Amino acid sequence: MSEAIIEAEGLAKRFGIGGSLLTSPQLLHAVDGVDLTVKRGETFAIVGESGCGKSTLARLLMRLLTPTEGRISVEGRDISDVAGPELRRLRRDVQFIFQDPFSSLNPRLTVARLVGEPLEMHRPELKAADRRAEVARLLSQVGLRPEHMDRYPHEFSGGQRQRIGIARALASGPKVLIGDEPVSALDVSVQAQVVNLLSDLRDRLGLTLVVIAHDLAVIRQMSDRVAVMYLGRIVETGPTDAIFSNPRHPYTRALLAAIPDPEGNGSKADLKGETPSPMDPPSGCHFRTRCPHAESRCAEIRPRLEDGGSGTEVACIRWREIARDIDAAPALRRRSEGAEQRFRLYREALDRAETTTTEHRQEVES
Ligand SMILES: Nc1ncnc2c1ncn2[C@@H]1O[C@H](COP(=O)(O)OP(=O)(O)OP(=O)(O)O)[C@@H](O)[C@H]1O
Repeated sequence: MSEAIIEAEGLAKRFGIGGSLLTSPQLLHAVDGVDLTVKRGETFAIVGESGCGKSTLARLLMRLLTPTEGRISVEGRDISDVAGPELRRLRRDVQFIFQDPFSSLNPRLTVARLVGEPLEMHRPELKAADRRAEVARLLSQVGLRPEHMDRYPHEFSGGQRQRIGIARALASGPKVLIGDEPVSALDVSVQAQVVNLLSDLRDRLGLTLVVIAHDLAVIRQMSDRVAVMYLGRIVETGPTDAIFSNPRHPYTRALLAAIPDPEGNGSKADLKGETPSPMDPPSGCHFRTRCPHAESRCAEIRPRLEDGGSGTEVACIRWREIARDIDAAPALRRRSEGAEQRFRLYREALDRAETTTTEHRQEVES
């Protein structure tokens, strides 16, 4: 097993909402006791519906937010409350790729400035000419033409802008890249190129990737391991293949079952009602109010991650009984056919785009 690069234990973030001189604020439990390990060199994905706490977790991992409780370490260094030079070192080692390549780049700066800025901060010893040369190298590393460095962001397409964002993130020589929905603002064909670029950079530069996405096809394609989040907690985690081929947690099963096939057929039957408010999460298992398998003890016991087989961990006190029921009723299993088709089509789109990326790089490097 490869070495851990990021570890989190009992991580929680609560936001105070409202409140006045006379009343205390209500607490919103955005991340609620998360344990996770990201291994060096892997692509680790965090998936879940909108509002489940993915972005908050990512921001905690790179200490853009301070945890309310718990511990985070990067390469064995506790970063839970670092500040000053230690925080600057963390910023160099762990970089962020933003979702929206249209709003995350300052439109008034040239690409040379945008990519040069982090170089100035993290490598102040570089002279201006060397900095330009380094910007050129970073641009070709992400498949952009170095001679375009004096252009402005609006002169580039969405995919190219995302590449500029990636070059900017690479400027400090990071060990970890965290992407918050790094491709969701792009068209599928462009998405595929950026997915391939990130995987390629990971292999060539020995990076570790943490990717947040709500699209399971992106996760299926990109990641080695995945953590499924629901209402601030990880409900299931493990190797991507194992989780997608044999999900244990009722929520993971429901997410997969809900993916429509190309004719638009998907099943929401496993997901009752709406997600409860993170200001008033259910007792015991957070998922129990929407779970078709819940029983009264689910309200009393907080499920902890336990061995779910095939290297996976699952937080559901009933998962063994549920798996047995599903084995006895294969029709339940067939519901994720839509997911299988969707993943296959996405894979084909990526295969087509791979050639484009390789050709593009050769063109840039020649
Ligand atoms: N700064 C904040 N102050 C108050 N509440 C916040 C803050 N940031 C996030 N939240 C709340 O925390 C919960 C988790 O939000 P978060 O953005 O982490 O979820 P997410 O899974 O990334 O969702 P999305 O995919 O929509 O971005 C949400 O209820 C959100 O409204």
